[in-house]
This record gives sequence, C-alpha cells and structure tokens, in this order.
Amino acid sequence: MLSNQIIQILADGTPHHITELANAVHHSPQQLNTIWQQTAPHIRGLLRQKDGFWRLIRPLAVLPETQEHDFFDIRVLSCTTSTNDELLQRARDGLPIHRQVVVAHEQSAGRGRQGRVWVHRLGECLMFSVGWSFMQEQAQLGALALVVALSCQRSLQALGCAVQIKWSNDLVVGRDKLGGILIESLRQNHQTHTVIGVGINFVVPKNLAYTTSLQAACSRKMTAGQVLNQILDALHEDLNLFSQQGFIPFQAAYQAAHRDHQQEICILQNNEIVETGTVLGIANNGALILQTENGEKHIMSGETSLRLPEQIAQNPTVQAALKTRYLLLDGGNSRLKWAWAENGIITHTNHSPYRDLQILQQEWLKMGGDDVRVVGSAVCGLAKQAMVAAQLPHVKIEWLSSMKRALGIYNHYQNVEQHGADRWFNALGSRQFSQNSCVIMSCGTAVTIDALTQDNHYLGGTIMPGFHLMKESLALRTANLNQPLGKLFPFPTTTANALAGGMMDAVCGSLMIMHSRLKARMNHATVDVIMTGGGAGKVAKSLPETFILDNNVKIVDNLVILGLLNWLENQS
Ligand SMILES: Nc1ncnc2c1ncn2[C@@H]1O[C@H](COP(=O)(O)OP(=O)(O)O)[C@@H](O)[C@H]1O
Ligand SMILES: CC(C)(COP(=O)(O)O)[C@@H](O)C(=O)NCCC(=O)O
Repeated sequence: MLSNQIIQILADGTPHHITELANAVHHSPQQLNTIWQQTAPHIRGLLRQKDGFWRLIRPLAVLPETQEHDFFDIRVLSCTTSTNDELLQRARDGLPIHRQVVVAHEQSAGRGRQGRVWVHRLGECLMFSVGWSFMQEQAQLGALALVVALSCQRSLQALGCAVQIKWSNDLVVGRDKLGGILIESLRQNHQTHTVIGVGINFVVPKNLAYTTSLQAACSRKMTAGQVLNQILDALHEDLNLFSQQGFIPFQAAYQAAHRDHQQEICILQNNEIVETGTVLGIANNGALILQTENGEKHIMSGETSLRLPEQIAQNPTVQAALKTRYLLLDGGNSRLKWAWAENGIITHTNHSPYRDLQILQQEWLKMGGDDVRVVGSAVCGLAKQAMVAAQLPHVKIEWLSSMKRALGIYNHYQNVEQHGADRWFNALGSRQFSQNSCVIMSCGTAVTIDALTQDNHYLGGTIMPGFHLMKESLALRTANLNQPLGKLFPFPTTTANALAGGMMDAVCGSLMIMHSRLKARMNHATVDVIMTGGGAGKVAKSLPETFILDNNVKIVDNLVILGLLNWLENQS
C-alpha cells in the first residue's frame, strides 16, 4: 500500500518535505492527503504538517526496507504470520538461517511463550527474529533465553532505558512488561538451529494491563532502527561468547539485571502456584535458585512463570475467583457493552444498542452455563436493565452500584447511591493502567471527568453532555444550528466547523482543567490521563500535542468492565 511507504519514511519521527514523500510514492504532493487517509486511524492522527513538512509526533516501530547491519542480513516484511515462522520454515527447508534477521511490521499469528498471543498494532511493537545455529545439542542451550534477555536489557540500558529482566526472559520496567522473547529451535545436520523472536513495545498496547513501552519508559526518543541495531550488536557479541563458553560468563551480569533478586516470588504453572520462596540467585545452567520452606530448589524455566506475591493474592478465594467464568455487563445510556472473562482474562468483548440485544442471547447460548457469574454496572435505567434481563432468561444478574470503598480506593462522593456505577468501576479499572494520580475521562452519552489521587482517594468529578447531546440540544433550541458538523480547525470560519470545534474544545478544555486542578492539588506530581468510551479516540486526537507529550495519556476500551473484573478478583 502506498500509505505504508509514506509511513516507512515518516517512522523516524523527523520532518520530511512533501516533495520527498510524493516522489517516494510517485504521486503529486496534492495527492498525499488522499493517500494518507488509507492509514490506520491510530497512525493517521499522529501526523503534524507545517510549512510543507510532514512529521509524526513520535517515531514508529517501522523500519526502512534498506535497514542494514554489519554482521546480520536483515529482511524487512510489512506483514507475516510470525517472524519466527519465516526462519523456522527456512530451516525446515534445509536453508541456512545463521545470522539472518526477519523484521515484520505486523504479524497475523505472533505468539508468546505457552501459546499466548502477542498483542500489537502497526508501528507499536518492534518485532524481529534472529537465526543462530549452534553445534551444541538443544539440551545444552537451556540458558540461551537468559543470554538473549541480557543482550536486550543491556542494549536498551545503553539507549537510556532503565530496563530489568524478570526471570527467565521478560524485559520489564518495574512491574510492567516492556518486551518478550520466544526461542524455538530445530536439530538438523548436526546443528541446533535456533530462532530467537523478540517483541519490544514502542507504545503501550491498548487494553493490556501491566505493560509499558520504550516511549513511556525512556526519556530519549529513539528510532526502531537504532534499537534494532543496538540489540543486534549485543547479540552478535553475546551469542558468540555463549556458544564458546556457555552461561557462566553471563551469570553475574544476569543476576545484577534480575528485578526479583532476593525478593519473595511465586512460581506459577498452568495458573496454579507451584512454589513460593525467596530468590537466591541464578544457577550456572540458568535455573532460578529459590529458598523455599522445604529447602533450596532449582526451577527450570520450561512451562513456569514467575509472579510477585502482590500479583497473585495468596488467599484461596482469589484463586477461586480466577477460575470462575464471568459475563460482565456495562449498561451505558446508549448501548450495552459486555465481555466474557475466564482465569482473570477477558476472552471476548461485544456491544450492541438496546433495541438489538439478541446477539447477547446468542452468545449466552454458545458460551453461557451454570459456572458463569453475570455481573454488571448499569446507569441506563430500569427499563433498559429489564431489556438485558429479557435476553438472559433464568440467569441471575448481579447489578453492582457505586461503593464507599473498594480495592483501597475511598469514594468522596457525598452520596454514593447517587454516583454513577460506571464512574466508580472506571476508577477501579484505571488502577491497572496507572498507579499515579489520574484523571479518568469517559466520553459516552455524557462525558464524565473524574479525579483519582495517587494515594487512592476518588475525589469526584464533572459531568457534561456528550457530543451527540451537545449537537442535539443546539439543533433543537436554536434557529440556525440544525446542520451537520464540520471539521476541526483552530479558528473555525463556517458554522459547521464552529460547532465541531466548540464541542471538541469544551471536552478537551474540561479535561485539561481537571488535569491541572488535580496536578496543583497533588503538588505538581505526575497526573496520568485515562480515556474511555465511544468518543475517547476522537478527543485524544484533538488534545494539544504538548499535553500528549508531557503526560501519559492512555485510551482504554471497556474500562468499566476491567473495573468490574478487578473488583471481583479481589473479593475475599
Ligand atoms: N466518534 C465519536 N465521536 C464522538 N462521540 C462518539 C463517537 N463515537 C461514539 N460516540 C459517543 O459515545 C456513545 C457510545 O459510547 P459509550 O461509551 O458506549 O456510551 P454509553 O456508555 O453512554 O452507552 C455514543 O452514543 C456517542 O454519544
Ligand atoms: C453521568 C452518566 C450519565 C454517564 O453515563 P454514560 O454516558 O456512560 O452512559 C452516569 O454516570 C450517571 O448516570 N451518573 C449518575 C449521576 C452521578 O454520577 O452523579
């Protein structure tokens, strides 16, 4: 696609003149805007234009096809099933993969460890696989994943990002995951051909809790090419050393980079805790050495995962909650949103206007059952709640209200019965995305803008009409304003554009006022912004660039539902 060629040029985040862009796609500068409209909405809104130059407000994880490295052959693909598959297939076909690198901008079947899906959108995750062939047997390469994690960690550190490793091969910043590594191998012709897949978030993935990105965690702006080449430099040096001397030369450095050294941790297998104890160190084969109640144990990576105790509440009720299946409902004024959740993870989401809820019943017939607890938040009123119940005959729906206190958050609303349950569960959900003070904006039928302090006080917030209500009231109560909305301009000069701009300024302005108010209240500490609801994407695009760059602004779909799940999982 032509727009992808433009993205490749703009991905470095620097200004490019429109004649350069137009020449690259063999079109005239006048046609560039039309071509740009073909880009995905999450990229389209990043464009800024000034004096004939185009630039994106931040670099993307997109590389030019000409990317080169001294020691590796790099192939850049727009899309593939998975970069690991590309190299594995070559190896299976008997072709060499040693020192070959495949980068993909999008993967249709990217995977993490234990078959988990690797979530990404175009430009938001740097994904590549490196082929390396060893003479050793597979069994002797057990610590390879740790060496690769260390290579990535020290490369990113050199670029100014304070990354650590979570055993065995996750790249983390504090609690949040920045990147992951998946190694797959094949023994053929007396060699072990390993394919080392690496995924590093450039941008925090939408709707995934406990994740971070290079752009959120590092102060320095860097291009995907710089990150890739820095990691390839380190891998070249480290893999050569590892193939000659094994893990021992890396043991001390790995231990120093290990986030959980001397910490209390839990080891999970199939979502069950199988060991708890204190990390004593890393053995010379890469095993985690754990001091448990029953003595010292060596844990091999395999199918296990490491968690901090606060990530897995120890009590049995929480374990049971993790195993319950849920159908979670968010009854807004315009539409019902719902999600199915299992083992603490949302597996499917959907939404529908109230006049058309049969789809909910169809899903229940396919996925419902006695083991499913149906829990909801409703601000839509009793008539619409009854329409939901009618689609789920004989099913008990637990409608939850706003609360005075939950998950350590204290609600300062004077009368909690009056408080919209959606606003409360948005606040409970927001804690998965920010531990700082935050402003939570829900842009639905109404717009609500709420304040949550870092020390867990929900202070309250404002309510204003949503975009459709603003438009409707102007259309109904004025002689001249019943007309379609125009486009957004800084200084609108038509009625249609003035209407669009006025409504957007009202919402963005309210959000920014609440943000500065909360910031002042918190003595100018960090205040994050979490946005949800049907109109959130549109508002985020209209916020001033400086506001976006200076603050951590996140859009989270289904925040009410995430809040419900968060609350349910933490009940004792
Ligand atoms: N692109 C958009 N711009 C502005 N508002 C939108 C947009 N898309 C949807 N909305 C608003 O969001 C509402 C649906 O979002 P939702 O958060 O589900 O609302 P509710 O919780 O009130 O049902 C719509 O009725 C509309 O008012
Ligand atoms: C403000 C709301 C209408 C927002 O609802 P939505 O736009 O999400 O449908 C809802 O939260 C509500 O009815 N609140 C009750 C009043 C209050 O929170 O004070």
